[in-house]
Amino acid sequence: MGLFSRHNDRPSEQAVLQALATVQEPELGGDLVSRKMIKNLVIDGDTVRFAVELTTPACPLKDQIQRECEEALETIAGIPRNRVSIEFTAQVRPRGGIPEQVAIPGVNHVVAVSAGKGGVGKSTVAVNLAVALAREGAQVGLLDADVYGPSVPLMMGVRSQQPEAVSGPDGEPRMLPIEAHGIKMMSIGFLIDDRQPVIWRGPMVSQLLRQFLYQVLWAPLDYLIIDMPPGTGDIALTLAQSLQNAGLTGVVTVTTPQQVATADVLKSMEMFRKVNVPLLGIIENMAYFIAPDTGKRYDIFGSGGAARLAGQLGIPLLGQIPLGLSIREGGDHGQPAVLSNEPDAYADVFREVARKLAARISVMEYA
Ligand SMILES: Nc1ncnc2c1ncn2[C@@H]1O[C@H](COP(=O)(O)OP(=O)(O)OP(=O)(O)O)[C@@H](O)[C@H]1O
Repeated sequence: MGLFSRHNDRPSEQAVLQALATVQEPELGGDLVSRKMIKNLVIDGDTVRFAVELTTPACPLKDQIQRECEEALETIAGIPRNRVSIEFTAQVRPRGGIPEQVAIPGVNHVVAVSAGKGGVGKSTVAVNLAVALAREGAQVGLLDADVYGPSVPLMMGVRSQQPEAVSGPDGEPRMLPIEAHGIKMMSIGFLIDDRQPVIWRGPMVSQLLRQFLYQVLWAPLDYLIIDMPPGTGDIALTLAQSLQNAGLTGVVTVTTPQQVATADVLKSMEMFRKVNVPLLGIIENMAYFIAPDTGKRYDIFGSGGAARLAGQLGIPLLGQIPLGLSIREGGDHGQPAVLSNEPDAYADVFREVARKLAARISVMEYA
């Protein structure tokens, strides 16, 4: 049987699907048709329209998939590129694949961002990742659990806001998250006076975290990013354990090149491993500096350490973020660097890291 209907050169649905069945999902394996990723196929005269349903809107391989679909349709089904219209949609599958089993109803993935020590840029990375994922089209929340220095309100430009108490769908009291830059947020900083020193003990923090996880109207979310307190002390451990109970998808560790070889980073990873939290990857922050006048790269704090550590642990290095004035200024002014609409190397790095992280989560759920 020919690939085209007999009476005109209108392609048949079968021909289109045969061609698309030769296109592999680059990361998950299997072809697009048997993975049921082709949706809403319409043959309209000599034009073929369909959607490719991805596993995350932040898929790093959209361009590759588009190119390979167009190539297959052209070479196998004889449909020229200008007659093909592809739309990308996404359906993030909940952790474990079963919506009823996620610990926070309507929240598909909870991802912790941790660091072995303070000051490595953990909050900066958490904020930019959250905003990058939202800009890719994901529904994102950001929970600032860093009791030692809640910096999310400042970095997101919502410092003076107070969350509103409302009645939830079950009539119980709930908190409305604060919204900015397309994401929902909750922070310890919204509830305490940041000029007053607060002495937290593990049980108080885990109770507050439970309230933040279960009594904030987060849903629906694809990703809830948690900015963890740094280190491996009592509070970080208690939080890691209660997050594990809340169905944590995994943890990302932020390190700097100087920190990477220190015991703190390994201890922090070990802590998560002990409570059975998957390590999603390492992000190296302040990895290098590009001189704005000459464009020359300087590895101020050395290089290669994070890649080595990732190799030793068998987890991916999700990215290397340079030192950048706009990153620091963006943090201070509530305008995360990744929001830049201008061509911006710093924003691009954060976008790439966010896509890699989303892909890693997809691979965990779908492969
Ligand atoms: N890549 C970067 N380039 C320039 N400045 C950065 C970068 N990353 C972080 N900073 C700056 O470093 C300072 C510390 O960053 P941040 O608050 O994110 O660290 P942290 O690890 O969350 O610290 P803590 O755990 O103490 O809260 C901030 O002023 C931030 O703007």
